Amino acid sequence: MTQAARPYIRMNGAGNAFIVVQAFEAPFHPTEAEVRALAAPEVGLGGFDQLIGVEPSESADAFMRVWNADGSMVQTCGNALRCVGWLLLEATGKEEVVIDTLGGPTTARRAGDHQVTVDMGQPRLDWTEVPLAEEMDTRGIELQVGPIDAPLLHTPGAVSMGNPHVVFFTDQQDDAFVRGSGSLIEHHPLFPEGVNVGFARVIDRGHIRLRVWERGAGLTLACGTGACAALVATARRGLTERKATVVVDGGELIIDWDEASGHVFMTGPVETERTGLLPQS
Ligand SMILES: N[C@H](CCC[C@H](N)C(=O)O)C(=O)O
Repeated sequence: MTQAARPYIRMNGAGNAFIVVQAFEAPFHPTEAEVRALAAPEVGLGGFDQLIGVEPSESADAFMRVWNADGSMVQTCGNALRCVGWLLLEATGKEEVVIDTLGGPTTARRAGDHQVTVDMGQPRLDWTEVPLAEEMDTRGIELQVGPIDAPLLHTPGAVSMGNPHVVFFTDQQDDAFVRGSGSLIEHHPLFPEGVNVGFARVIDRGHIRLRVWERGAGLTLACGTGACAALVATARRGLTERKATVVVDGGELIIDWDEASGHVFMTGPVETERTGLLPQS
């Protein structure tokens, strides 16, 4: 992959860190090793949770490709949809844009200054859609997590937002516990495609405090699909309303699981940090 003078924009969505690469003029298809190399702190990009490629699309305003920092290419990324949505809304002057991903098309619309709402579609709630390795009720799955104190991690919810999530209802959210449990569960055999691991504390029926150990990226300041999955999991348990503020380390996301359409809408901030050129490989 020749990286000569390929521009990027460093952005974040509620702290979720992205390097966004414009791939309209020339394809951008880094190998897993090249993605990992770009994520290395010494490369000078500042590290990232996900690397994002924005490509032309026949059926949408753009196609967004997502790589985790570990190099794995994944279906979608909620916070990146909001960031890329902002760039497209600004560039086109439209009130709404369509962004296609491997997880399917989504729409993004302006929700205020540097605020974007994305329609994340319907959550997938059957065990075969998460996916799980065996049939279970996804409102509360049975999961043995090795040496970890099971009562703290009892019958989590499992949800796909186009990517797999498991959501624990626990008051314990310190770094050691989230990192220790998350890294164990991310590759648990119950999740054949791996899983993003959410730790949700219900504050009240309209507020959730959430931390997420992300598949392929580790503990991040925010996870958009994770916030959607947490709201769906808590609402299915009757612990919250279908609309709530999800408080993540990097800010707040408003998640609304619309009853009529079944779609999950996510609203939150986007920030453009800086632009630069990718290093030549
Ligand atoms: N780590 C996720 C992709 C990024 C999701 C997250 N950054 C978001 O905002 O949804 C996965 O492997 O499915």
